[in-house]
Amino acid sequence: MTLEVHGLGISGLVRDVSFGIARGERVGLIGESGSGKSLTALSIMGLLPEELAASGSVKLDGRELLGAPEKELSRLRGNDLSMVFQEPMTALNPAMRVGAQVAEPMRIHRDGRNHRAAAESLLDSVGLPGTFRAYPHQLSGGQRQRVVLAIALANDPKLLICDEPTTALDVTVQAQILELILDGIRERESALLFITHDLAVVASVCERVLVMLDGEIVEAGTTREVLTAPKHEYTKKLLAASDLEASR
Ligand SMILES: Nc1ncnc2c1ncn2[C@@H]1O[C@H](COP(=O)(O)OP(=O)(O)OP(=O)(O)O)[C@@H](O)[C@H]1O
Repeated sequence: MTLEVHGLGISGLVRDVSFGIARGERVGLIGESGSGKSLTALSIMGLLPEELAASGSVKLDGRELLGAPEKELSRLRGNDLSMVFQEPMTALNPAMRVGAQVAEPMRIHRDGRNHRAAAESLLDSVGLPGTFRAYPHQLSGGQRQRVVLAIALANDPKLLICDEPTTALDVTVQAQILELILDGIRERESALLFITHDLAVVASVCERVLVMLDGEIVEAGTTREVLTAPKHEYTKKLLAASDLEASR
């Protein structure tokens, strides 16, 4: 297992959450707004707001992350662990050229590489050739999210977490970003934790899915099982309210 979460609790807001993600596996986390999806992700990254406390266990390749010193966590973030958030502009530095931002995680975590060439080839791989010297404001929302993805993939993470990565984007570019995420993790055999409220996206991206309600996981299974034969009442309601149901 790349990621093992056991009995995770977060200040009463998340309770007894357990799941694992194997190398190269794609797992979706769904549930309504406020159910605790983002807090679960942030606790894995060691980025919970200071007023919240996590208990239980979160292991990456056997190494305990909960309660690990900040120095150790900052060595993992942008390296073994990376995250793509909903809003690309807030994840980017507006005053820094795109190429330098893509090169940064490599400069911080890896030495002895031609970081500029590596950043240029990463930008190529997300469909943004020739943008090394651009600033974020010169790019569209979809292009910015491609930059964010290039940064997240720069050091070949063991685990990539995506929290609603396409929600802020035009429908036409959403599919392209999803494809790039899938290509990126396939090439690297990264594990993926994919948070979304969009069941159609889960169906196209994830092999397994976890359903969260009021801070707990109420259902888990293969995407096919959960989306075609949901057991929990809440999952049934989610499905009934989705386009997926309408299109069946
Ligand atoms: N810093 C905080 N202090 C207290 N409560 C918080 C804090 N951050 C989040 N919460 C609460 O924790 C609960 C879970 O929040 P979380 O952001 O994880 O939900 P979510 O499932 O990701 O929702 P969304 O889809 O809207 O992002 C919510 O009720 C939220 O109000």
